[in-house]
Amino acid sequence: MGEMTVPGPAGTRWALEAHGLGKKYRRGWALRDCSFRIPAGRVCALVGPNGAGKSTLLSMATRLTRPSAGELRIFGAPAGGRDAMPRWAYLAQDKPLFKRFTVGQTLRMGEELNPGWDRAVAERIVRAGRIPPQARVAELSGGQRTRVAFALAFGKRPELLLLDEPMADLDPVARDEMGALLMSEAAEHGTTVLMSSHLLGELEQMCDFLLVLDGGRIRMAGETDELVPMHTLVTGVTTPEGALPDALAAHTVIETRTAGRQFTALVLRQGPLNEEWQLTEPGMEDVLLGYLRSPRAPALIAPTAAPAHREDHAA
Ligand SMILES: Nc1ncnc2c1ncn2[C@@H]1O[C@H](COP(=O)(O)OP(=O)(O)OP(=O)(O)O)[C@@H](O)[C@H]1O
Repeated sequence: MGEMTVPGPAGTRWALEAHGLGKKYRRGWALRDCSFRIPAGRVCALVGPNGAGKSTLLSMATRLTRPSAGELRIFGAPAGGRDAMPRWAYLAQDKPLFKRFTVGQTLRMGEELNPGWDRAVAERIVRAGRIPPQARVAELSGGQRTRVAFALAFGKRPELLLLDEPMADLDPVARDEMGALLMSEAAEHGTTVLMSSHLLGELEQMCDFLLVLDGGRIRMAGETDELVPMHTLVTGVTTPEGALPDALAAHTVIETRTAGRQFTALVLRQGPLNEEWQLTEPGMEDVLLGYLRSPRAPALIAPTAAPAHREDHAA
């Protein structure tokens, strides 16, 4: 499916495009043969278990890590190149800030380093958290520090914002606030966001595009609205021997559970479903969990996320 050559909707710009992208460390491949694309303006969830390759992908976008194979492009320009550089901002997991700087000095540094700096946006984000500009970064709480890091990232006015577990160290209220801030800033400026997280419920509220990695490979990619409705949660009765009914084999069964004579299955539909079964529409979290719990289920790459062949790409 990764070889599909379905053209994107007319006028679509691709914020991120990977062709055969791979990264090999001494112990083996952290990311292997990844081909996908993310249209501009989406808020994309980057999901996968520990060690799946999420941080490796983000660090290749920022050229902190060089690919061992394939290529990665940001708005058509090679990642790490001069053309791509001003277009993205990266918020690393540990949100590195100079601890001895005040908040005001931190924002001034952002202004000096970035020609397209949007002072109003950066100051608004800090002000909304009631963080005094004269406070030192070292004195801030984790949530306040994250807010300042967000202000730095948004002040750059990036077209692509890369976030590595941005909410991990925040309390629930601060997470909620940061999520709302992220959504409103991204919507206002049409920013594309690629955000890694393990908080599936939160991603469900924020994201309209999915990129799922496992074992360094792509498990799922595409629009949430395209991928999730392809699935159904089926509940029914097993055979007297406790086996799943044969009719289920007409579909791609992602995950099954049985309790007594009852089974529940997450299926990728391949046609009409048996009307004797109880059918429920799954949410994004149900689908993600189903795939993550079933590493053998086939990868699902929706047409929007399947990159064009290199010839098309070069054209
Ligand atoms: N600098 C490195 N040197 C060697 N191996 C590395 C390095 N960075 C990552 N790896 C390995 O690459 C694989 C992918 O790691 P990565 O950090 O990208 O995963 P992740 O999906 O971000 O995980 P997590 O959810 O735990 O943050 C892991 O097996 C990891 O051990």
